[in-house]
Amino acid sequence: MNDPIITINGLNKTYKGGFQALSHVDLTIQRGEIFALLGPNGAGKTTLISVVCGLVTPSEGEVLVDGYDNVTDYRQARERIGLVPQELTNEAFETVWNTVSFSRGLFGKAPDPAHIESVLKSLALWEKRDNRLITLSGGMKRRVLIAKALSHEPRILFLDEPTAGVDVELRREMWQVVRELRDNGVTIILTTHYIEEAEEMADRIGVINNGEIVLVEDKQALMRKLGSKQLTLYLNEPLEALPASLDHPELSLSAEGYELIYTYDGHQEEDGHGIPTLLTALEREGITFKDLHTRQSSLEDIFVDLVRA
Ligand SMILES: Nc1ncnc2c1ncn2[C@@H]1O[C@H](COP(=O)(O)OP(=O)(O)OP(=O)(O)O)[C@@H](O)[C@H]1O
Repeated sequence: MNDPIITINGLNKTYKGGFQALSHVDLTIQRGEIFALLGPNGAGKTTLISVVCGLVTPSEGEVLVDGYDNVTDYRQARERIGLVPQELTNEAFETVWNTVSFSRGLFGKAPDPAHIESVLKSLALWEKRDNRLITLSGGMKRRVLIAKALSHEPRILFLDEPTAGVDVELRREMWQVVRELRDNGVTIILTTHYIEEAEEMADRIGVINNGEIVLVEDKQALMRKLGSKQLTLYLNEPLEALPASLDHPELSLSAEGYELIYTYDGHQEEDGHGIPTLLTALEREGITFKDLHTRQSSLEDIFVDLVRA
């Protein structure tokens, strides 16, 4: 897949006062993907989104949105983007319908009640169209933010921390909404510091730390490449030490010799050190076990390793 919808080249951002929030950011977002930008607090996620959306001026670099430079062709670039901010702004007494219709008007688009209707229906807000925002639940308010961002028919949707501080049920509901949008052809870029969210949602994951993109990778490939697995064998008889034939850095003993732990990442098989080899060696040594357990390292382990580095 190589059909970029956003191309970011050499972006630097130094805020007044000298703080460098973005450093040499190069990033390409592919049409139709869900891209999760993962990073700890203060890493530069919101700054990066704000630069792409034209809300913050970069110190250096360029951003192309569907081929349009977001400075020299600002309007063309901006109208392709919907931005869902973290917080609802103060239109508490306005109705859902008016709020969403007004947002469309801000982009200079002619009114299109049929489009607003379809957006509200797709977000399960149609029944609430005449309600004032103040009367809505937290989940509905979040969906109104998405409806506003979709009111002008953007092809790209930025979601800044879409589920920060919401409960598990609502988080799942939001994920479903986002998936449906992607299925309808909208490219999604979301920022999060919830690893689970990136793991659950993303096609690709970018990790940002101290204003630098430290990794961009297909999620599955990332899990395969950096993830490791652990096999624990619960032995019938404890071992004081590993026999010479099993003395290998990937093998260790714990629980006073009752557990044999094998850490592997898929490369061992090629080197002739895989699980079948291990089991044959155990049999040869007369070591028996009563149970086993495997565990795969999660994106969380990978992420913690990356931002600690
Ligand atoms: N207007 C500003 N002036 C000066 N510094 C700023 C400004 N906006 C943000 N920063 C700093 O830039 C850094 C990155 O902030 P940013 O909001 O982009 O991070 P973030 O990754 O979105 O964090 P969070 O997850 O907490 O929202 C932070 O150290 C922040 O204090």
